[in-house]
Amino acid sequence: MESPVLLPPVTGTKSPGKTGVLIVNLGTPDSPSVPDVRKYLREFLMDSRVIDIPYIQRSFLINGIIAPFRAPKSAKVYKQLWAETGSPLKYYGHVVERELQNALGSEYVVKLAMRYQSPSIKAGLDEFQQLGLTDIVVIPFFPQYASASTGSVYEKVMDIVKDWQVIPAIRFINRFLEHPKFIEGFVQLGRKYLSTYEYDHVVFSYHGLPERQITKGDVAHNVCQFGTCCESLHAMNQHCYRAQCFETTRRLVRELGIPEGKYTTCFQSRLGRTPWIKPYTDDIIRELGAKGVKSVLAFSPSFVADCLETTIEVGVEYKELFEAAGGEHWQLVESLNDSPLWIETLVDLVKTA
Ligand SMILES: C=CC1=C(C)c2cc3[nH]c(cc4nc(cc5[nH]c(cc1n2)c(C)c5CCC(=O)O)C(CCC(=O)O)=C4C)c(C)c3C=C
Ligand SMILES: [Fe+2]
Ligand SMILES: [Fe+2]
Repeated sequence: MESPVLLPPVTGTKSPGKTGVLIVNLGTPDSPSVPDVRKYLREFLMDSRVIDIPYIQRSFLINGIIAPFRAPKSAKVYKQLWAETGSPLKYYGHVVERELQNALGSEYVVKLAMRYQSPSIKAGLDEFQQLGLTDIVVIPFFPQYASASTGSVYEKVMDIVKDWQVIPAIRFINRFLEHPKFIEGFVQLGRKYLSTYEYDHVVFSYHGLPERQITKGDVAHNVCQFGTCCESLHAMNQHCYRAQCFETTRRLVRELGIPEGKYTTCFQSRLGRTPWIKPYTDDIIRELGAKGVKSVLAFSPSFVADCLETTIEVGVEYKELFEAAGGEHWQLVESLNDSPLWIETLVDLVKTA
């Protein structure tokens, strides 16, 4: 009698065969047209992790205000951002997808996905399923954890695979602000500017967040008071997005050798009237101008690719604000995009996941 062929037992989380790597950024409209921007904003802002108010109110806000009024304004700004290669967020996403695939080799299948719009997370996961991959690494492209960004990617992935007969072993990357190569990537980009010009001040502007979203994730209760408590990252506050941003700045200034008093951490892109995490970048810019600061180098280290929030908000709008406040020279440090150290960071994240 023929003896049965036994496969080796699956131990740990790594199953036999190739590993699927899903890299996920936030998303961007398919084009800068008003209907496409409206479609994108609707999907994005109807996410209850992004606008975390009851469904009826959220729906009223999106359909009554954002879709009719904000979408045409945003479309104009997206037209300014749009390159021949389309949205930089998606363009660099595809470049990184290719370069990461080359760096990881044939044992891995790398797919780019966007949390909102295209290419969708479902399309990427469906492809892994068709290829029979049951070992998956998901890397949300957000250096710091927030429920509205990383949390939302986790939720979407789990919502899709929950109906599969064979649920794959999935390893999620929670955050990577501590990764030395991620830090070094921004340091190298920044040095290019710091070595050729003596800036009066350096600004680290992160995407903002409503304060209540941090309070809701404050599992140790009232650890975050939105003040100096966020200036160190430790076991009790490690899920605090604001504290993670201050930690990112600390690591960057240490490597760049920027002295105390010569830099500021602040938060941009607030929406609505509820309090968002402070200090607000626009307030800081006005204060710097009033103090006679003439030149600023601006980093945007909550993003790994150029996008509306970096190129336009920091690179164009904040520059105008700084000049109106008496400043003379405002320089944005571009994002990691397809820089070799960013690809190396991703390789490390996959291999140590
Ligand atoms: C309540 C609103 C928002 C929260 C919370 C929020 C969190 C958040 N967002 C990012 C990353 C990106 N956001 C981008 C654009 C963008 N964000 C919001 C609102 C919230 N974001 C809006 C309304 C927009 C669109 C701008 C407009 O049209 O007016 C982008 C850029 C996308 C692009 O196409 O270039 C990114 C990236 C993070 C990381 C985050 C939580 C920390
Ligand atoms: Fe955002
Ligand atoms: Fe905090």
